[in-house]
Amino acid sequence: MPNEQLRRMDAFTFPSHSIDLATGEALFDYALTGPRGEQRFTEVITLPLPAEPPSDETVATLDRVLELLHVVAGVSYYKAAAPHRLVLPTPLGAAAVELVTAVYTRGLAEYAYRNQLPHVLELRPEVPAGEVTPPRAYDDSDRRPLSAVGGGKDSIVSLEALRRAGFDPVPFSVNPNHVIVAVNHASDLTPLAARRRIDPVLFDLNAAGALNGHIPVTAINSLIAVATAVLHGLGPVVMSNERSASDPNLVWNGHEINHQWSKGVEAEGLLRAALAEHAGLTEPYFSLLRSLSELHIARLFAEIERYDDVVTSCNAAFKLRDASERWCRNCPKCRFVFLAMAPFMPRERITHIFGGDLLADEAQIPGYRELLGVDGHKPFECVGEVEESVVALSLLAQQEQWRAAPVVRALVDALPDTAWSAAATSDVFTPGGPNFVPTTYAKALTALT
Ligand SMILES: CC(=O)N[C@H]1[C@@H](OP(=O)(O)OP(=O)(O)OC[C@H]2O[C@@H](n3ccc(=O)[nH]c3=O)[C@H](O)[C@@H]2O)O[C@H](CO)[C@@H](O)[C@@H]1O[C@H](C)C(=O)N[C@@H](C)C(=O)N[C@@H](CCC(=O)O)C(=O)O
Ligand SMILES: Nc1ncnc2c1ncn2[C@@H]1O[C@H](COP(=O)(O)OP(=O)(O)OP(=O)(O)O)[C@@H](O)[C@H]1O
Repeated sequence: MPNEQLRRMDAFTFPSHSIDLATGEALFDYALTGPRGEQRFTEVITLPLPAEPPSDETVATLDRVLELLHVVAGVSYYKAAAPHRLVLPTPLGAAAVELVTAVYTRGLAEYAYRNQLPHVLELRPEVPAGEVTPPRAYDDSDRRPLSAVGGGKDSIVSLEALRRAGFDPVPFSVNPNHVIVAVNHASDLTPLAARRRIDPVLFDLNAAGALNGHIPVTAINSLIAVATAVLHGLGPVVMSNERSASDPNLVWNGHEINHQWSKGVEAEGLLRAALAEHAGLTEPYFSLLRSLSELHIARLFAEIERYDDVVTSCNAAFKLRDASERWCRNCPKCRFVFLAMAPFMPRERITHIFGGDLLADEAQIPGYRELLGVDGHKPFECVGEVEESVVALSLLAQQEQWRAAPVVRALVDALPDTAWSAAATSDVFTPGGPNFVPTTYAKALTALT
């Protein structure tokens, strides 16, 4: 479909969805519609099947979760044209509508900013009139948790905290690549995996110049995880989203632009409320690491050595096409995670984990200046706050093994005196901020410290 036709699309709709419980394959249909025709898409998500067929009650709850997933996963296709109308397929309650509105506005905020599409931030879904039948209440909070594994340090910290506190977690991933497979293998736990196939038509449209940009992928992965937990009769989905994920990168036209919006505490609260209202799930989903800074999580990770050969936080390793083998060692996330881990481990160990020493490489200095707030704004990546980077640097400047490293020396010289005094009084190692961790799970973090 030519680009010019795509730009004339005026509505995004959700024609149908279904699941085949013999195969676990769910089909989610979408359509961009306009005066000169429509563009259809089908996303295929395959859930792992349980050993026993699910009960009718389980299937009814699963259907409710899939209704939410259908709508949320549409963002990938909506963004190819960004029409002004978002027409929902079925009536939804207030909490579900609030979630959907936020996913298509705040979740697409970076995309809207980069493509200069302010109307996306004001989008309001059209909800069909009608009553929503109340769901059956479904409380599985005492069952084994499903622990989402993304291959990076954060989910490893959660997995180990849950295990050491006796929760017997089940690792779970969407489209596990070789990194995630290796992390699961190192854990010695038996994982579950779901498959997600984006309609290849989207890649063709991208190649032809369709609108493109970042989407709130964690919201999609989270709902796939909840659907899997319901199907398998498991307990809450445990995420590893940290405190700083809630902080925006910048403000544009009065709107906060946050690359990590769907990892933030607002998205977590909205997802929990929508799942309670629409699917009757009482304790479906929370982030165990919500009250911790990235730097604090890096310190906890340093206590765990069994994943050193496999842990990979670099997003380049998780691309659908042309992925890097492990750390690319030249992106904001690699720079930040190296800086955050370095104060807490011997130089040989971190060099082994990354396959190189970023603080010995002067080419990294401009990127580190951004992380430290000397130049530009916080990069559009999953990186911690400027304050966390400054605290990490101040710790390195005090260590014999790092003090003379070329990048450390250059950055110490670049920082104003005020930054050091702020670092000295920082609370980055004090847990804080709102969180949804159930009291029964609060002990899990202390199991690591
Ligand atoms: C791996 C990655 O960071 N990808 C982002 C990148 O995509 P790129 O075009 O370079 O390659 P692919 O990942 O192979 O994707 C190809 C196209 O497919 C579309 N697409 C992909 C996944 C999806 O769920 N929906 C899609 O529509 C899209 O058109 C891709 O171009 O740049 C894209 C554009 O900015 C990003 O959308 C890709 O981000 C992925 C969705 C992704 O999985 N990213 C995570 C690693 C990520 O950024 N996580 C955030 C959490 C953000 C959140 O709120 O959830 C983080 O770690 O901070
Ligand atoms: N493929 C995936 N399947 C399921 N959950 C995922 C997947 N990728 C990421 N997640 C989860 O989404 C959340 C955000 O991912 P993120 O990439 O920030 O975390 P991570 O891989 O654990 O750590 P790091 O921040 O070091 O990369 C985490 O809870 C993570 O477990």
